[in-house]
Amino acid sequence: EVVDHRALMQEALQEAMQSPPKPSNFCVGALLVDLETGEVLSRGYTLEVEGNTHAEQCCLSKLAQAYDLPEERVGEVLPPNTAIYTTMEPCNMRLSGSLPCVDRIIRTRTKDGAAAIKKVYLGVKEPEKFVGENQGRTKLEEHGIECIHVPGLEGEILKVATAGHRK
Ligand SMILES: Nc1nc(=O)c(N)c(NC[C@H](O)[C@H](O)[C@H](O)COP(=O)(O)O)[nH]1
Ligand SMILES: [Zn+2]
Repeated sequence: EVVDHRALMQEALQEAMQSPPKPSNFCVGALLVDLETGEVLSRGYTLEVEGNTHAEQCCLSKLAQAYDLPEERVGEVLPPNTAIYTTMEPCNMRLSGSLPCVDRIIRTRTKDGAAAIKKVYLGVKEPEKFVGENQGRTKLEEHGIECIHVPGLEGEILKVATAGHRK
């Protein structure tokens, strides 16, 4: 296989480490990857883009910005076999009420209307600290988007994710 999932998840963790720790969210890192070539198309971490932004959201909006497109049209510039690697599974509900990343991923479509992001590689499930159990993976699978757990980095990912939380 062209891509090394563990190495890419490690790169996503490197992104998460750049996120400013806060008690009200998790520090997460994400990458958009062309699975045909292994090329990293975009990277992001929680709060990187101004506002109360999530890592996955930053990946999408930064790439859209590079093409002068709104985030919801970024699928038009994604290769057909794109994956998102995120250290924590995409949110399905946000206490702030902002659009969850599961919905952002699902709405990302190519020009012919197909899902642009075919796979979601995740490092850990979302801890039930802010919202109940995250049912996002079911919703993604219902939309034909495969969710795959990349094992091995759980400890480090959670340590970084909760850096801003009271011990
Ligand atoms: N996958 C993921 N990527 C992120 O970048 C991030 N911060 C979270 N965090 C999930 C958590 O459920 C929400 O951070 C809280 O529900 C608070 O919601 P806001 O973030 O303020 O909208 N999850
Ligand atoms: Zn999110």
